[in-house]
Amino acid sequence: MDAPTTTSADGGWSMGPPPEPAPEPEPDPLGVSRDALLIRRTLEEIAPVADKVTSYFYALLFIAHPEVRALFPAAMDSQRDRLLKALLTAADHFDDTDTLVAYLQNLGRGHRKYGTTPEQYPAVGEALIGALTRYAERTWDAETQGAWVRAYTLMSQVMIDAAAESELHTPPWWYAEVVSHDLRTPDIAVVTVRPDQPYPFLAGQYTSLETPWWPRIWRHYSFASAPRSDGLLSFHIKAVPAGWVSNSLVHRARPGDFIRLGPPAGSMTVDHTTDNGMLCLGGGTGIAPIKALVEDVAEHGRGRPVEVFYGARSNHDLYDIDTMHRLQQAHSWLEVRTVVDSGTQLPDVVREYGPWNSYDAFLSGPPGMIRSSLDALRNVGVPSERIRHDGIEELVAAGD
Ligand SMILES: NC(=O)C1=CN([C@@H]2O[C@H](COP(=O)(O)OP(=O)(O)OC[C@H]3O[C@@H](n4cnc5c(N)ncnc54)[C@H](O)[C@@H]3O)[C@@H](O)[C@H]2O)C=CC1
Repeated sequence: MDAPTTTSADGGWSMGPPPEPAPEPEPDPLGVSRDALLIRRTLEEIAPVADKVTSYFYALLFIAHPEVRALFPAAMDSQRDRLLKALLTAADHFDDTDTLVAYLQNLGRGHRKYGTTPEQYPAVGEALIGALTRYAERTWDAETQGAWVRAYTLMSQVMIDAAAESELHTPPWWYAEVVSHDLRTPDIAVVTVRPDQPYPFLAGQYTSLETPWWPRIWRHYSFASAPRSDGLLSFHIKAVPAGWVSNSLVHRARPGDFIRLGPPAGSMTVDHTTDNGMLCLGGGTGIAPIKALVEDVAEHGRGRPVEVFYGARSNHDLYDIDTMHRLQQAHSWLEVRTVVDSGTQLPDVVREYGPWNSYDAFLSGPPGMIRSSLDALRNVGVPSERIRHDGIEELVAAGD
C-alpha cells in the first residue's frame, strides 16, 4: 500500500515518508529540462493504464477530502477524467512555457465556475502524486517525485494567480436566458441566449456551458456570432449519442430556460493588424466560430480576402448554408464553397484551390478533420504558425 500523503505546515503538501532531495535539473543538449524528461517518462509509463490512474486519483481525492466531491457532477462517468487529463496535458507541455502558461491561466480562470478555492489545490496535488506513485512503479523514484512536485507547484500557482486576477473584474459565471431555439435539423439547434451581465469575448472564441438538467456538467461551445450590439450570444448545438448536455440543449431547452456560462476562452481570433487573406475550414457545427470570424472581418470594414470551405456529411447537414450565402452576397471579399462527403473530404478539396501560402488558416470541426487539415495545409506550404485551431484536447472534450 502506498505511503499516506500529508499536508505540510506551510500549507503545501508532500508525500510521506519524505523523498530524498531531488537534484536540481540540468537542461539536456536539446534544451529539454531534466524535469520535463522525467515527467514525460512517467506519462509514458502510465499511458496504457490511464483508466486505472484516473479511478485511483479520484478515489484518493474524495476519500482524503470528501468536501471536494461536491464540486464534481453527481454522476462522474462523463466528466471523470477531465481534471486529471488537464493536469497531464499541462505536464506534457512542461517545457513549452508560453503554451503551458496560456493553457493553465485559462484552466485557472475556468475553475472559478466550479467554486474552486486556492486551498483545494494541495489536495489535488496529493492525489496526483499518490496515483502516479502507484502506477508509474517502474520509473518512480525520489528524483521523479521531485520533478512532479515542482511541476505541480508551479502549475497550480499559475492557475491560482490567473483565477485571482480574473476575480477582480469578472464574475465566476454568468446566467443566461434562452431567448430563441431554432431546430435546424432533427439533431442540430441554434440556441440564442441573453446573459444577465455584459459578456465580453472575441469572435472565434468558445465558452463552457451548463444546463439546469445536468448540474456541474459543463461543455464547450463556440460563439456562433461576433459580439453583437444587443449583447445576445448564439451557439450551434448538435445532439450526439450519449451527449447529456447536447441532447438537453437540442431537445429540451426552450425560451425562458436559464443556463450558466463560464468565461470565454480560445485564441482562434482574427489579427486585425494585418490584411492577410483568411482560409477558413468549418466542418459540421464547426462552422459556428467561422461564421463569427467572417462577421468580425465585416465589422472591421477591411476587405481582406476570406475563403470559407464548409464541409458536411450530406447536403442535409449544411444547416447554416443560407446564412453563409447571405454573408457572401453582402461581402465581395468573401467566397463560400461547400464540400459534401463523396469519397473526398474537406481537407482534400482545399488542396485543389490556392495557393494558400500567404493566407492565415482557421480550422474548426471534428478532431479528425483538424488533424488531416493540418497535414494537408502544411503539405501545400502553409507555415504551422499561420494555422489556428482550438486544442485537440478541447475539441475532444467538446464532443458531448
Ligand atoms: N458546436 C460548436 O460550437 C463547435 C463544434 N466543433 C466540433 O465540430 C464537430 C462537429 O461535428 P459534426 O457536425 O458531427 O461533424 P461531422 O462529423 O458531420 O463532420 C463534418 C465535416 O468534417 C469532415 N470530417 C470528419 N472527420 C474527418 C476526418 N477524420 N478527416 C477529414 N475530414 C473529416 C467531414 O467530411 C465533414 O465534412 C464536433 O467534433 C464538435 O466538437 C468545433 C468548434 C465549434
